[in-house]
Order: sequence, then C-alpha cells, then structure tokens
Amino acid sequence: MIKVSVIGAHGRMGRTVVGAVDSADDMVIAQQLDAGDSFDIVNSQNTDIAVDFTIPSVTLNNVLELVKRDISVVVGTTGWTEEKYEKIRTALADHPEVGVFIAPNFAISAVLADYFAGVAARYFESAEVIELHHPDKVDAPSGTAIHTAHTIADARRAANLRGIPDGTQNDTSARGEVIDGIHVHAVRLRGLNAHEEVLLGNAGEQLTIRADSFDRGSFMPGVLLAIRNMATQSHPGLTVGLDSFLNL
Ligand SMILES: NC(=O)C1=CN([C@@H]2O[C@H](COP(=O)(O)OP(=O)(O)OC[C@H]3O[C@@H](n4cnc5c(N)ncnc54)[C@H](OP(=O)(O)O)[C@@H]3O)[C@@H](O)[C@H]2O)C=CC1
Ligand SMILES: O=C(O)C1=N[C@H](C(=O)O)C[C@H](O)C1
Repeated sequence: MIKVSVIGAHGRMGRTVVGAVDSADDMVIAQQLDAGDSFDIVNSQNTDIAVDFTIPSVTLNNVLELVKRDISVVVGTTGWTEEKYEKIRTALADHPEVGVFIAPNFAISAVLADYFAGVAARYFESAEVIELHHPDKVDAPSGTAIHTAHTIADARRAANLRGIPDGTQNDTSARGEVIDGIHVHAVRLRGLNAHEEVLLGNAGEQLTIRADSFDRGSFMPGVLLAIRNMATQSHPGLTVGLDSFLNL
C-alpha cells in the first residue's frame, strides 16, 4: 500500500484527494495536515508520498519541509516561478532519492488542450488565452493559463513567428495580462469550476481549443497517476507537468 499524506487536507482539493486516496485499492491515507499544523507528524516511515494542495504563498515552504524529511511530493498548488523551481532543485541536490512532481493541472482535458495549443500555435498569426474559474480562487491568472501562455510562446519562437498583431493605443488593461508575449484573460463567475479557452486566429479563420473541468473529480485520475508513478518508479529531482507521465 502507498502511504499518502495530504497537505491542505481541509481545502476543496485536499478533501477531494483524501476521498480519492481512500477509494483507491493500493493507497492509504497516512497524515492529514492543514493551516497551522506542524510537519513534525510527517516522516519517511509513515509517508511514501505527500500531496500538496494549499495556497501559492506557502507551497514552496511546504515542499522544502518535506524534501528535508526525505519525502517525495506531488504538488497541485499554483504560484510557481522559475526562481521557486530553482530553490527546489537546490534542496533536492542534498536528497538524491527524493522527487518533486508539480502539475499546473491534473485534468486530462486541460493537459491535452495545452499540448494541442503547442501544436497549433505555430500556424496562427494571433493567439490569446481565456481562463474561467469559480470566484473563490485566490490567484489570477490560473497556473494552467500561465503554463499555456508559455507553451504557445515557445511554439511561436520555434517557428520564428513575429509579434502578435494588436493596434490598441489607449490604456491596455482591458487586454489582460501579457505573459511571455501572450494576452491572458481571467473570468471569475459563480457556477463555474475550471475552464480554459485558447483562441488562435488567421485572416478568415479561427481555431478554438477549450477544456472544461466541471467538478474536482476530473483532477483525481491525474493525481492518482502521479502518486503511483512517484511511488513505484524512480523520479528523482524536479518534474513539471502531467504530460511527462502520458507519453504524448
Ligand atoms: N493542479 C491542479 O490540477 C489543480 C490545482 N488547484 C490549485 O490547488 C490549490 C488549492 O486549491 P483549493 O483546494 O481550491 O483551495 P482551498 O483554499 O480550498 O484549500 C487550500 C487549503 O490549504 C490550507 N492551507 C493554507 N496554508 C496552509 C499551510 N501552510 N499548510 C497546510 N495547509 C494550508 C487552507 O487552510 P485555510 O483555509 O485555513 O487557510 C485550505 O484548507 C490552488 O493553488 C489551486 O489553484 C486546484 C485545482 C486543480
Ligand atoms: O483553483 C482552481 O480551481 C484551479 N487551479 C489550477 C490553476 O490555477 O490552473 C488548476 C485548475 O484550473 C483549477
């Protein structure tokens, strides 16, 4: 049995992960931690894999605490930057057996939308990303949309595409946040869960790639896949993105 400790266990995703692990034949819940709880109850004897679904401002420290305890981690929390990844790589250098896996999105629909956006982006003059979420989300734009913007930008660079046409001359705040040259727009609406649209345009044509997660159960197959891969295969170091485990 894979012993799984959940950090952020009382949150929306944490509760869903606890339920999914409880229902899995090959896993058992070890410890459940939430805000204010000490990491001292988590150790490499009682925990094979820790799963972190907390908040962007604390997740790096949580991961560093777990690495220090020689525990591999699956992370779904958002808010990651290259600087934060580097801090994890540095910490992992002293723990060569330990792995940290971070996924901006565990839903297969979102992972494929990001992948398809990377395939399509080189063929279109214009590209923009719209993410739509429940209004209780603390960060904007979503981690997924930031990742997709970088995917599109990488594809455009590889294809030597020029800048995206945009004649806007007045205050550009209505044009969303520009991430790696790609405009990203965030909608918060009661009734929504997690949704993303990638709009790609040429003269006279448009391709829309859309992924919808209607409930948090959509993330669970990906979370369980990541736990199993991290527990049963050797994945030392830092791995980012569920596509790493999907043979795309
Ligand atoms: N990768 C993916 O597929 C997905 C990622 N997410 C991301 O996961 C994260 C969590 O989302 P969600 O569950 O909706 O958020 P919630 O706010 O519902 O849950 C976060 C939980 O973490 C707790 N928490 C806060 N600080 C700490 C700490 N230092 N140690 C342990 N627990 C702490 C919070 O407690 P308290 O409320 O008391 O502060 C809360 O219970 C977000 O970043 C979200 O974007 C969400 C869905 C899918
Ligand atoms: O907060 C959420 O709900 C979600 N957060 C992640 C993100 O910011 O991309 C993943 C998914 O969109 C749900």
